[in-house]
Parts: sequence; structure tokens; C-alpha cells
Amino acid sequence: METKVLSSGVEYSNLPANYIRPVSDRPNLAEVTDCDDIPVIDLSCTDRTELVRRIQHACRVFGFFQVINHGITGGSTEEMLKMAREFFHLPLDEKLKYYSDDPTKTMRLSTSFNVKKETVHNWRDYLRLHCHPLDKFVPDWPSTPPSFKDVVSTYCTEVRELGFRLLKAISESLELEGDYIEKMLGDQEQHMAINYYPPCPQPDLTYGLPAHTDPNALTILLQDGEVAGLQVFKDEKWMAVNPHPGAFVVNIGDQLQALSNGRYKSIRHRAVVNSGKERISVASFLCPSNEATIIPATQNGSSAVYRNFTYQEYYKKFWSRNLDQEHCLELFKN
Ligand SMILES: O=C(O)CCC(=O)C(=O)O
Ligand SMILES: [Fe+2]
Repeated sequence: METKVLSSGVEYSNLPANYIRPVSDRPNLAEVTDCDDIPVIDLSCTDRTELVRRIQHACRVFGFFQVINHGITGGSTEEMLKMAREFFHLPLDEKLKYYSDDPTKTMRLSTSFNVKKETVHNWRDYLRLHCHPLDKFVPDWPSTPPSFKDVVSTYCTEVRELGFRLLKAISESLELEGDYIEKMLGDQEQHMAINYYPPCPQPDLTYGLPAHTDPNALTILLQDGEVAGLQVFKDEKWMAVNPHPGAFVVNIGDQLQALSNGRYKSIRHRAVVNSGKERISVASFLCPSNEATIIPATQNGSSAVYRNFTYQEYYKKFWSRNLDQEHCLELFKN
């Protein structure tokens, strides 16, 4: 690769060899169907029982859902996407000040997934930020574009609040006390991945992000309103989750799969790229505190599917592997 990141201004007419997947591991875009049935849940629903029932159904059957009327204004999400776009359009030298391939860094621009470990790269750049507590991390965030810190920290605060509302409803949907999950996860960390997928000369040969599950507790994804790319694995098929106006895509991460004792699933998903348009997505991850012990909530005398573990232990294992290996939770089974 000529430069460390893809968003360097270089236009590629062919996919560089180190992005080409083997034939057995390509996206088969012609076989992907549109997913019309990922639940769209209206959070302004005043019938709590009904709302919790919908969330329960979505988590059990899909592990994924979308939320609308979630209380975050369109202005805030538009600003967030605009900031993301402006950041990746900065001159290369300006961006490279933030570059690192060390996954332990709390703020870094990087590319692909884990450049030091992987053999085939992914057609993605990303800016990864730790976001909680904000006053600890914001000073280190990019100072260009000038309003980046303000816009992104406002967005982070709003998303965190939304995440806690969702965790409460998810707790209730598991027939646990409303604050059960929050208590178990401790002082939750919040990380953000601002993903930038440039137009790709041969999108059928590579991925933006290959199939993976999210290692954290809950993910709240803001998708580009115009350009699709997210796909979920459902009923043995890949399905496209096309952008829904004003919606966030929410998914259960590995920690909620473990905490729910496997009742809710952390579903495999991936991002594909396209030849015509850049795509942006902003993933906000709520993560247990490092010291939190994840204990499966068994029900009616059932036995625990997973052993107890700390998030620190899990996260270390997750980052030591490749993204496309078996589900990391398999290694924590009883
Ligand atoms: O870009 C997307 O739609 C998916 C991003 C994602 O799955 C992630 O950042 O973990
Ligand atoms: Fe993900």
C-alpha cells in the first residue's frame, strides 16, 4: 500500500492484491436479499408492555432492530455525519497525525481492522475514539475540523442516554429488574468507530468489514442515509439492512448474549462496499467496565451456558484474533 490509509486522495482503478479475498470468501453480492423485516421499533410508544414485548421479539429472533422517534434530533445526526465526512476529506498529512495501528490507543485513525495481524485487508478507514468520561478523552480528539469536538461530544452524550434507555428495556424484556444490566456492566465505557468506506474499484472481491460480531454489550449504529452497505446473517443468508430515514440500527453484542445466557444472540454482520459512492457509518459501542464480571442470568433453574468472565479478559481475547474466526464467545462456554 502506498499510504497508510485508503482515504489518501489516491484513486484506485484496480483493487490492490492484498485486499482480494479468496474465491471461497467473497461477498456474493448477487445473492444478498433486501431485509424488509428487521423490526423498526417506535420508542415513543407509551404502552410499556408492548414496547418491551417488541424489543424482546427483536432481540430473540433477530439480535438486530432499528429505532425511530428515539429522541435524538435529525439535526444532531446530520451534524455527526457531516463531521465524519469532513474529517475523512481532510488533507492526508492532517489525518496522519492521528494514525496508529495499536488497538490499545484511546484515539486513533486506522484502516482495515487489525493491520498488524491480518493477511487480507478490508476496504475501510476508521477513526476510533473512547468517549467516556468525555472530559478525559475529548482534549485528545482531532482539533480539525474545528467543530469536531463539540459536535461529536454532544452526539456521544445523546447516544449514551439512548443506550441506557435501551438497556433498561432489554433488562425488562429478559424479566430482570430495569437496572439489572446497568448494574452488572458497571461504569460503562463508550467507544465510537467512525467508519469511512471509499468507493472501491472491485467491490465483489473484498469487504468493508468482513463478518463479525461486536464484542461489546450494545451497538447503536448511525448509517449513511443514502448509501447501503450493512448486511446481517439471518436464516443462513446475508440480508441488506437498507437505511431507514431517521433510524438507528441497534444490535446485541457478545456481552448481552452472555448475560442473557444465550437467549439473545449477537448476530454476525458485515459491511460491503460499492464502486460509485463513499459510505460513512458511525458505530457507538457501550461496553462493560473492564472489571465488570459478566454472569449469565439463568432462568428457571437452567444452567449457565457460559462461564463467568471479566470484560477485560474477553476484550483481550477478541483483539488477539482475526475478525473472521469463529464466534469469540465459543471460547467462554462451560
Ligand atoms: O458500517 C457498518 O454498517 C457496520 C459497522 C460495524 O459493524 C462496526 O463498526 O462494528
Ligand atoms: Fe459491527
